[in-house]
Amino acid sequence: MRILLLGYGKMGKTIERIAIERGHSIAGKIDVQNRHEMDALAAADVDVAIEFSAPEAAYDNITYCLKRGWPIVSGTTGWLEHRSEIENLCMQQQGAFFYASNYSIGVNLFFRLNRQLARLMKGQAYRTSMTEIHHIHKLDAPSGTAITLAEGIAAENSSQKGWKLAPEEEDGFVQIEAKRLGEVPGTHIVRYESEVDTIEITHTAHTRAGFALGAVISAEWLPGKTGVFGMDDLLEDLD
Ligand SMILES: NC(=O)C1=CN([C@@H]2O[C@H](COP(=O)(O)OP(=O)(O)OC[C@H]3O[C@@H](n4cnc5c(N)ncnc54)[C@H](O)[C@@H]3O)[C@@H](O)[C@H]2O)C=CC1
Ligand SMILES: O=C(O)C1=N[C@H](C(=O)O)C[C@H](O)C1
Repeated sequence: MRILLLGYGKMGKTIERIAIERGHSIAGKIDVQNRHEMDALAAADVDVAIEFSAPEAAYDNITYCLKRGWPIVSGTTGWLEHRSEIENLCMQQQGAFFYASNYSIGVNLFFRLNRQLARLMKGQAYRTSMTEIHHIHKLDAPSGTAITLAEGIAAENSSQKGWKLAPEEEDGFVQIEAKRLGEVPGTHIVRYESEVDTIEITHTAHTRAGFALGAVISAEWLPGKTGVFGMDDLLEDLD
């Protein structure tokens, strides 16, 4: 496949390496300074776009691809207040849009574990909180992954209404502490605390390769489909 990379930073470069290892070619590497190069590409030059850019750039990038008729896989976090607009545009254009706050297969198994644990903890007298740890360059907080984890807990337990970013705290909301340390690729801890004990589950990414591989597999899966998709759709197909 010919893959257009939108955002050529840490993730764009890791995705490029893995895509080439899997036999794909790169149709273009677009970043802030060469966005005009996208206009020179013919629709048929691109089989799929993979977008890992910045919170303020994702909406325009995804919109551009949908209007060009290019299936698009996006992993950028921190822009989801515009998600329903993008989903509507995708339907209008009869396009293909794939989004995940985290493309790592391990994290997606962790999402399932998180929901199972939330079911078990329903009705128990524990305080629920989370810590996410990322590198100091990260622009958004809390992480998209932490938000997905909090949404998973709320979906399983109606006494949890959402999340608050620490130091804000409110009963019925999962408090998320966001730490920024060195070059940490991404660590997420979900915690239940009572007077007598603590239960924690942790996912630790050792490198970005897991995120990048998941994004490339999603890009291999998406072309030829119409609609809005996520990791559950992909994993169901792979199961
Ligand atoms: N869903 C997932 O599995 C993962 C998501 N991410 C998210 O992906 C995004 C990118 O992460 P990194 O690559 O680590 O960041 P990065 O800062 O290393 O790279 C982002 C690149 O996008 C470029 N960019 C900014 N505005 C742009 C625009 N308008 N058009 C094209 N390029 C533009 C920047 O110049 C930069 O080179 C972040 O939002 C991060 O949270 C990161 C890792 C995994
Ligand atoms: O910015 C990052 O690096 C990461 N961002 C994603 C998020 O916000 O959840 C995924 C991963 O944790 C790395």
